Amino acid sequence: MLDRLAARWRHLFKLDPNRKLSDLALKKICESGTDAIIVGGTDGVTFKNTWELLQRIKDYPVTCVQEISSISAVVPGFDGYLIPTVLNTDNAYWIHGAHHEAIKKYGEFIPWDHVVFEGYVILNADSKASRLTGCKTELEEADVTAYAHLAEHLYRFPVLYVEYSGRFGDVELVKAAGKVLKQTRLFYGGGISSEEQAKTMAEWADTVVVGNLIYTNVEMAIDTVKWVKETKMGR
Ligand SMILES: CC(C)=CCC/C(C)=C/CC/C(C)=C/CC/C(C)=C/CC/C(C)=C/CC/C(C)=C/CC/C(C)=C/COP(=O)(O)OP(=O)(O)O
Ligand SMILES: O=P(O)(O)OC[C@@H](O)CO
Ligand SMILES: [Mg+2]
Repeated sequence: MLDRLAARWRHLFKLDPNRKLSDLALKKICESGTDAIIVGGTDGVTFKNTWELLQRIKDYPVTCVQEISSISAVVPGFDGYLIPTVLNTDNAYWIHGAHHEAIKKYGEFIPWDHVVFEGYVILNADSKASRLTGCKTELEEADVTAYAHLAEHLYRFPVLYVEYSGRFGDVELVKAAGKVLKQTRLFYGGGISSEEQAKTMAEWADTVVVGNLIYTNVEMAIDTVKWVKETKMGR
């Protein structure tokens, strides 16, 4: 069951199939001691570039999951599948419309034991994911904690993902979301590019996701694994 595995994840790397990464950098990422690698992104993700990246990662024993953002880029062979659903949008397509379409298409082929749903709250208005899905990003602490309750009690999602893709987020909002969650795990992702930032978010989020830094400073990206893992949770 993927949700049991995900319950132990502390650090994740997110690799974008639409970006170039050398074999050496990929080796370092796969052998870094991260708990798993997510393959996904918002734009330019295709069956071909996702499949090719999976083949390269498969040379290593690290767990590798696909975060599905496009119905046409679902690739068999991953250890599991993360399915985002956006909570802070009014556009039903990104809440469950795309999901309905995908379930109609893949039906009995869906390996449900290897699927984990993630309730996303996207807070960087400039990110591609926010622009695509029409997110309402001007949120107060009470809005974010209400979404956290929705994720846990209405939807019973195993994961709430506070997403700042591309920029470092507001720790007070992350802390507030974490404090109300009991069963649902809190993922944080966005803009981590220093030891202090990694440790700050690792104190309040169960799982910290590092993406862009892989492409700008792979050595520092590797260091985030130890920075996150040596940080004690503050809640
Ligand atoms: C055959 C086989 C193996 C079948 C299994 C397939 C399977 C598991 C099907 C399950 C059915 C299902 C429910 C599928 C979901 C379909 C789907 C397309 C859902 C919509 C997902 C969604 C809300 C996408 C919107 C964008 C988003 C939230 C993406 C998440 C990733 C993300 C935020 C990336 C980084 O952001 P970005 O802004 O792109 O950052 P960069 O600028 O750095 O790129
Ligand atoms: O790329 P960055 O900004 O590190 O964000 C990581 C991840 O949350 C993106 O979906
Ligand atoms: Mg992208």
